[in-house]
Formats: sequence, C-alpha cells, structure tokens
Amino acid sequence: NPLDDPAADPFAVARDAAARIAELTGVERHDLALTLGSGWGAAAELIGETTHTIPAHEVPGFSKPALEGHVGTLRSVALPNGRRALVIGARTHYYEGHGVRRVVHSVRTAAAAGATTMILTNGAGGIRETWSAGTPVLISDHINLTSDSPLEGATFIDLTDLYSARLRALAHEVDPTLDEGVYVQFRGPHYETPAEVRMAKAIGGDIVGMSTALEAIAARQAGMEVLGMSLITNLAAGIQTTPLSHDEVIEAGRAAESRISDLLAKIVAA
Ligand SMILES: Nc1nc2[nH]c(I)nc2c(=O)[nH]1
Repeated sequence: NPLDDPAADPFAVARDAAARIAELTGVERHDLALTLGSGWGAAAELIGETTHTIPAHEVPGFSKPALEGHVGTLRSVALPNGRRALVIGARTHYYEGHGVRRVVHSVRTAAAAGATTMILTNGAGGIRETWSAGTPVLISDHINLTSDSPLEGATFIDLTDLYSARLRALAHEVDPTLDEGVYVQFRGPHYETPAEVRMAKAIGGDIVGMSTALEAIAARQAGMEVLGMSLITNLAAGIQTTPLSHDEVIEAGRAAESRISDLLAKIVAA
C-alpha cells in the first residue's frame, strides 16, 4: 500500500485514488460521501441508484479488509436530487495498526473526488440508559482518546462546530426525536471496562466507539462539512446490568436498519 511508505504524500495518494474512482465510474465529481459503519449497510440501497461498485483494493491507498471474505467496496450512487454520493464500505479501523494515514484515507479520497459533505456513521456503545439497542444518535462533538491525530506538523485546525450544527438541524427536521451525544473514540480493539465507561461518562461522553473522531478531524482539514451518527448497538460495559446477548445486539441492529436507512436517505435528499 503506497501509504505504508513514510515518505509518501497522503494527499497525493488521495488524489490518485480519486482519479482512479473517476476513471472507473466515469463520474468526475462526487458531491458528498458516506462511510457506513456497522448496522448502516442497507442505507446505500435506499439513498439512490448504485451505478458502480468498485472493490476498494483496486483503488490506491485502500487495502483488502482485515476480515476475510468481507470485500470492502466503494459505490457511486446517483441521488434523486441529481447529486452523486460516494459510499465507502471499506473503513480501516485504528486498531488494525496500519497508522492513522490509512484510517483517514477514505475521507481524503472523498474530498479529492469533490465531496464537500462527509457523513460518518458507526455502530457504538451507549452510556445513556435511555438509549436502547437500535437507537440512532446524532454526534454533537467528540472526545479523541486515541492520543493520535491525522494532522502532521504545525497544522493547527479549529474544531469548533466540527459536527455541523446546520446538518444536525436538518437531521432533526427529518426526525425530531433524534437525540444527540458526545462520541468518545477509544483505540480498541478491546471494549471498555466498566471503570473506563464510568470515566467516559465523567468526562462528558455519551457514546463509546473505535472510529469516527480521527476521520472527522481529517474531513475538517479538507474543509468538508461533517455529519456524524452512531447506531447504539449495545449499552456500554457496566451500564447494562443484565448480561447483553450478542443475538439481542444483532437483532436490534437489524430492527433499526429500515428506520436508520430511511433517516439517512431523507437527510441525503434534503
Ligand atoms: N469502544 C466501543 N466500540 C463499540 N462498537 C460497538 I458495535 N459497541 C462498542 C462498545 O461498546 N465500545
């Protein structure tokens, strides 16, 4: 992977990736991009017509996903309002240990492809007891506990309003019942201990996950407007008093799929 060379310019690799996507799809410019996290996969079909599906490893800087048989894809989707969306189904997680450049490459590629809006979705643990499994939550801000950053050198980027108040207001118009919360990115891949969940709560967190914060910072560096949404698939460790069954989590995610996909389709069409 070209990004594994420390001397590589990550922005040049992103430009190469965007050029390859344009070549493979015949679409010169994608207006917005979505990264679909666990539970959000069905949304791509609902937001518009997928005209091209590219195996991600055919695009510079993307790699074969860690999970065998789980081919990461990039999709070009024609939206009803005439705009084009790039749907990224090939997220690299920080815990894979390939470095932060690989984690944020998809965002930089989307920006190089012309996208001015970045929608980041994920599956996450909830700290608020009122959020049952399957609840979608808007991300209002984040706490980055990775001790890392996609920014290199003296690039001081303002992160005020990183999770666009305008896009959150638009999401609220679509679904006024949506809650908001502060997302805490842990390095993972282990889940938090109950003590770490209590710490996350004490420092102002509402959601715990292993993605999104680093991608959002890179999106802001690229000048994109960001909307982040978490699907609460489980209550974080120690919050749920009864043992959580994996089947319940899967079932909750599936039950929520149509609601969150419909929500995303309406937000994208707005
Ligand atoms: N850190 C963290 N990440 C998650 N992803 C999912 I799905 N659930 C969790 C969780 O409880 N904690």
